[in-house]
Amino acid sequence: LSIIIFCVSACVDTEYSAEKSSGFVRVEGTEFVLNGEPYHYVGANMWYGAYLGAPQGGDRERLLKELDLLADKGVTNLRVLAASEDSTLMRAVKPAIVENENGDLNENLLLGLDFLLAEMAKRDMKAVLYLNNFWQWSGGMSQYVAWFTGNEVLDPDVIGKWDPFMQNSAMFYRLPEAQKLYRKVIERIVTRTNTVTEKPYSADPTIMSWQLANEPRPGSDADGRPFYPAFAEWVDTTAGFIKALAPQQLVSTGNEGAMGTLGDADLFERSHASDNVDYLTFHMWIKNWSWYDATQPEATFSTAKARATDYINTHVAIANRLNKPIVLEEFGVERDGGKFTRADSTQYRDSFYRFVFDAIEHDQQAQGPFAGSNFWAWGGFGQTQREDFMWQPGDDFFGDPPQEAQGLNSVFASDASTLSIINQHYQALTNKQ
Ligand SMILES: O=C1NC[C@H](CO)[C@@H](O)[C@@H]1O
Repeated sequence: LSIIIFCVSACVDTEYSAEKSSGFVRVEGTEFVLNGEPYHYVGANMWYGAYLGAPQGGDRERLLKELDLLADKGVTNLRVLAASEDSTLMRAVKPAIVENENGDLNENLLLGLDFLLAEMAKRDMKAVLYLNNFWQWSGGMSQYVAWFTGNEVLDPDVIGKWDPFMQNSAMFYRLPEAQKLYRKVIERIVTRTNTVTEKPYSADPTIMSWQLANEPRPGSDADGRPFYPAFAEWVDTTAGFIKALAPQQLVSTGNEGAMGTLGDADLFERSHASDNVDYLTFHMWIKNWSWYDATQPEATFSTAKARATDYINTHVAIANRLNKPIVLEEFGVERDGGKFTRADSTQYRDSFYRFVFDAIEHDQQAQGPFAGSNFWAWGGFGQTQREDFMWQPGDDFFGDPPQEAQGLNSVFASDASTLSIINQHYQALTNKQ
């Protein structure tokens, strides 16, 4: 019997190791290392990956088509929402993974995450999974605040103001009950066993990094500075909590860089010096930050690129000082004229993607810390019939979350010029010319 048991376990291991052709991404100084080689990647944001993979209400056939096309273009890293909160926020995605303040989780959506990770593993893709959101489109920190203050949720799409919303979201870091629930949710997701692969998430090399949240900020630029210490403490202790649960995987914050840290690069650097933060993230939004105006491209694109160059250089310098890799894990720009449909051109988007990729390739040639990027965002085969282009429950998912027009920043499967630029970048990064 022991001989039979030995053979069965050996056979299973062989099958398992054969399927697990890719190891864990590790950090060595300013480099990612994968299977002993430097790891550079072009990735995408696909916040809705778990939603597409869900057995109820998902679209697994579409998900497989999306993953095949992305893999074919050399996109090997996907940044995905791994926790959303049920909320009355007008533009929050429904349903949500965290169903209530008791921390009950939506098993159907987690089965979707299982399926997504299993299919990504087959394509040697890596996942960055964020476990909360500073913004309203998935419930996020402001929903936690509503749960544990008993206050009405402060909805930016209702009050039309961002500063009070951001200050309210940032209360999350200072609410012990909210942090207790957040850690309960983190523990349940990070220690989940994938029902498809039967592999514990924390032992799955498909998951490159756990991320504290999407774009966590200390508060509003105007009034958030008094709360910076609580934010920095939260980063360090929460990242440490996750590292203890998943020591083989990386931890990152999901922060935007200086623009997501009260506009202060020094505060970004200080909050990311924690040994529990394995690599740096930054985001770059030339339109959101009013550097670029899609309705006046000739007048604004050059200065936008100059500001983007400064922003990149500032953050690469911080990565060198902290001796950590850095990833531009969100960047994007609208279609020409700020339009939303596949029929609308993408001349300036393509030019901006090429600009970003050139900066990354240049840094790679100089053995710098700029390890990769994830464009925002993959819309693929998503379709909408909404005249206002705004998502409603049951609609297709786009790269644009529900608070934004479906098509705003989405790259579609039919965007051949953009996909060609992405693929050329992949080839340059991996010398597969
Ligand atoms: O994380 C984010 N950053 C910018 C995106 C585009 O505006 C936005 O949809 C998302 O909340």
